[in-house]
Amino acid sequence: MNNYIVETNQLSKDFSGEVAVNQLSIHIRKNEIYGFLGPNGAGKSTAMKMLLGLLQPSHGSIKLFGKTFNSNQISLLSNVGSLIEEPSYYANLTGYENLEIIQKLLKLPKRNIDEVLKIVKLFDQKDKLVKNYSLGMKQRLGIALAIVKFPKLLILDEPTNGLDPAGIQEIRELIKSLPQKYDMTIIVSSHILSEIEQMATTVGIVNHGQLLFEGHLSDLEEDEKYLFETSDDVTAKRILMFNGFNLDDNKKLIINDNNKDNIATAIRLLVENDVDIYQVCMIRRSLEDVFLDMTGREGSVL
Ligand SMILES: Nc1ncnc2c1ncn2[C@@H]1O[C@H](COP(=O)(O)OP(=O)(O)OP(=O)(O)O)[C@@H](O)[C@H]1O
Repeated sequence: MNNYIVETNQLSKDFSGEVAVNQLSIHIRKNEIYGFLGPNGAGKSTAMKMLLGLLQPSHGSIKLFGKTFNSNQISLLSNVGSLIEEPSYYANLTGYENLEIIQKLLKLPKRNIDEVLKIVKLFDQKDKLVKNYSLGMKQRLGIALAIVKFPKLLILDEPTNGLDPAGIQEIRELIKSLPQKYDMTIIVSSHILSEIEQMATTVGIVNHGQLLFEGHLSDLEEDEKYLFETSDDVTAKRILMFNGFNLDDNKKLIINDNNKDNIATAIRLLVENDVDIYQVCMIRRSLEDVFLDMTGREGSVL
């Protein structure tokens, strides 16, 4: 039996016939930080809203904590915290008072307020009015509001959007500290590969509503290849192919092999056949290139 905290099966959503999420099947294990990665408009927010019961799926199903989630199963959401788009708070109240409203509403222990204020590093600013908070502090308060009930599943939609590099790092470190310390599973969306790379244990890459990849980012990293520049690439390719080398389907001469002995053999073969070698260099597509080739280069920010 699997122990997925979130599992969707062919989850789909269309708005007046326009598909926003297309047969999405994702699998999120306990205590993972699952990075939901994709360019703007890929369908991340729509998928997250369906996980929270804020949008009704057009097709497909959702399981939360191993149980089918639908409109009759709203009780499952008592274990889910979320921050979707802008955090909602009362600007004319203090950080503490904002948290107190939720604490009273959900009948949580009062000590949770101080605890989350310390987790998000707002304890010293708890008596300041939220309208006087910086953007980063407001975002941290948004996370505090999402975790004040210490949910088992936390859903964060682009939590670092609009923050400066220091603010981004603070939120990232905060998110990374939660699963082990507080037994949480986290889904965090972003359109920025490097951010997800530094935070997530597993990623789901989406574009045009479809899941293109699910797994570890390291699985997307490519092996090295060797680019040759010779006096006669056509003859060189013929010789190498005849001798069983795996060449890239490319105008340039690229050997798809990262074994140094094999590359030495290729060099010897070409020299023995009177092909001059001007240059041999190792090449590898970066993770950014792999991601951009998957999702399309327009509109992406890395
Ligand atoms: N309520 C809605 N009505 C109509 N179309 C919508 C609605 N919500 C989202 N969409 C469309 O669904 C698609 C996916 O949008 P969504 O916000 O889920 O993407 P996203 O990956 O979260 O991107 P972003 O980071 O820009 O929010 C987009 O084409 C968007 O215009």
